[in-house]
Amino acid sequence: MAQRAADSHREAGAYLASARGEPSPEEAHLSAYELNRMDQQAASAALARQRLHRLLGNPYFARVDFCENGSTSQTYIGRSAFTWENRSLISDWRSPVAALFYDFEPGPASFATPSGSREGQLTLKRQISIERGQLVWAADSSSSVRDEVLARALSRTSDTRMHDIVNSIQQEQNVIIRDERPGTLVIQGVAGSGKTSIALHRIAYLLYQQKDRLNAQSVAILSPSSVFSDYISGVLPELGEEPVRQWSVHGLAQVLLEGMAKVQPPRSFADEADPARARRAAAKGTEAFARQLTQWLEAQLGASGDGPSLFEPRDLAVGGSTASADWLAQRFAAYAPVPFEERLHLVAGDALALAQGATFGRYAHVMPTRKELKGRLLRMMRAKNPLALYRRFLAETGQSKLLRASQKGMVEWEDAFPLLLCALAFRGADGFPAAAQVRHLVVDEMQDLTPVQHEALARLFPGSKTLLGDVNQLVDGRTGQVPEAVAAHYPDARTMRLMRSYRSTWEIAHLAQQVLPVAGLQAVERHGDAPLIRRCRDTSGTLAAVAEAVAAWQKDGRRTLGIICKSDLLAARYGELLAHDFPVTLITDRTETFPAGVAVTSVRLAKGLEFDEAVLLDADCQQYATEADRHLLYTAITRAMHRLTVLYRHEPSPFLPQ
Ligand SMILES: Nc1ncnc2c1ncn2[C@@H]1O[C@H](COP(=O)(O)OP(=O)(O)OP(=O)(O)O)[C@@H](O)[C@H]1O
Repeated sequence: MAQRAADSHREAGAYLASARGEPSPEEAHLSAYELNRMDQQAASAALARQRLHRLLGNPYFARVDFCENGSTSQTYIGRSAFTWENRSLISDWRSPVAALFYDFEPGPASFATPSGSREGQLTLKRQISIERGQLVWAADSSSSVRDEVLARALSRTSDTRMHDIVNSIQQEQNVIIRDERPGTLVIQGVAGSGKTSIALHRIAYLLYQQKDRLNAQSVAILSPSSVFSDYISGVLPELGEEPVRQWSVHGLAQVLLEGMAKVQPPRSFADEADPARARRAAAKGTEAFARQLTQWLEAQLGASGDGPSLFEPRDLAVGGSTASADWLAQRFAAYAPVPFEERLHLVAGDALALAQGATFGRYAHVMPTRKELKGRLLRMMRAKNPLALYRRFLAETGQSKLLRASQKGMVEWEDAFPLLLCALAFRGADGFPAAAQVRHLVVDEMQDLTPVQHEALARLFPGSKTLLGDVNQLVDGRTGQVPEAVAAHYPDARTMRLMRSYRSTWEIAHLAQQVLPVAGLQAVERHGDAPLIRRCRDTSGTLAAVAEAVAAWQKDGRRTLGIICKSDLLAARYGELLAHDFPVTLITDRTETFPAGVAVTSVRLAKGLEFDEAVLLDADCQQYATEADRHLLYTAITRAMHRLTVLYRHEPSPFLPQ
């Protein structure tokens, strides 16, 4: 069918090209319409073919037998459904019946259907591994088999792309994937608890369950960096879904502020050499700043007309009559709290109607357009654009020093989201088409967003949201946030927690626990080498120790090794030095693809990624000394799956075990 659709499309296209100018306009229009329709048909046939092709290699991974009122039905569960001659042979992992596999052990079980819950007995739960069309193994479920399946999945060599986990989703993860309640779901999970994997499976689940509401264009992921976006980009296609839109937080700010301001790139606090700039950034990262700004903006938008208002009208001549300043002020106040631009549009409409009513059309030839009138009203605003509004806020609250005079419309990174909140006061959420299309937003690494950023996201994306992150992995110098503080920025938010960590061996997870004890954390029982914590005398000693680790990694035939430094600057410096000895890729903010082989990067950019092995450089008492540094060290350690080397000079960081 895919081939047929492609052939007809080619023929129709060739006909249109050869008969250019000859068909009647109606025929040409119809042909173009037909071509478009064929195009869509061909695209969906190609998708179906891809799906079938994938199914052929790996058709299903589980079988469940369900006995209900004495009769037993068998269901095979796969990445997508397969029906032949009207008989369902394989059920999609997202279908209601698949919950039997994820949520139950043999015994009493139930699953939801549109006509109500079906109760019965799960008489068989079989896990099946098929690779390239060949059965590799199969086993009937017991807890030891479950652990075996998980252990196999976790002991694999890492890849430059994240993979789906459909055949080993754990029960506590399944609850989150299948939670369809509206509002915002905030997931706090310890490092390596599968948050990112779950968020992606949840997107696939919601796209499947809410087909009438959501499609790939109406779901977006906000991720910490471009390299992370690339790393996770394969999961949805593996699950048979089209990729969804992805933005980095900086990318989103740039898109939304287009035409208003340019935004400087974010800078890691670990690289900040300018204390004044660091103070400015810190002040804008507080809850107090967010509260002050949102309350001030609400007051401006809600001003009743009695108190001070941003709108300072003067009498306005409108085609032969005059709208008085008092009347304009009263109309402006009547539309509170409509955003300013729309409000001026409404007042302009009122003023025109008033003038037309008063002059009975006699002055039609000099009557201004509504747009012109709106322009004149805008000149009566004390702040005529979002940047001016932001300046005014800072001036009125005695914080003018927080805004550095912008050069060529460029604002500092920390001003981007306060500015967006001010822009929202002008335009409202509908004024940002890129955001308005999104009906479900996923925010990864939520802990890195400041309160102002959360406030802006809550307003820009009024649809449902999934936020995920780990408060212990703060890498911007702040500490001590709780997920409830994040949830408080979103109406209708609920919080869920994941306490089991899957990524790292028990030994690596244990070291992470010693660096930053997390109450209630459970590390999955998968054992490996104890982390190597090693003193190096100087830079050449460090380089030699890295070379040894790289040689061992090569010998083991693993795919990825991450060399993690505290800051971006250090990563760049070490990257240059190490490149003399072996091929390395430096990961920066501009890196678009997650590299195989040896990568050098900062903790900030390694966040969310994972490596077969990790080597931490300069984990000494100077680099990792404060509470904020402790979080950095914890984040760096938890990037390693199978082996970890920690190098330090002089004295080790006080957070490392003696
Ligand atoms: N149920 C599971 N079955 C198999 N692998 C899993 C499962 N859950 C998590 N993993 C694996 O654990 C690793 C960590 O997952 P993921 O990156 O989604 O966690 P995270 O909570 O987002 O991590 P972090 O916050 O530390 O970046 C991945 O390799 C993922 O495939």
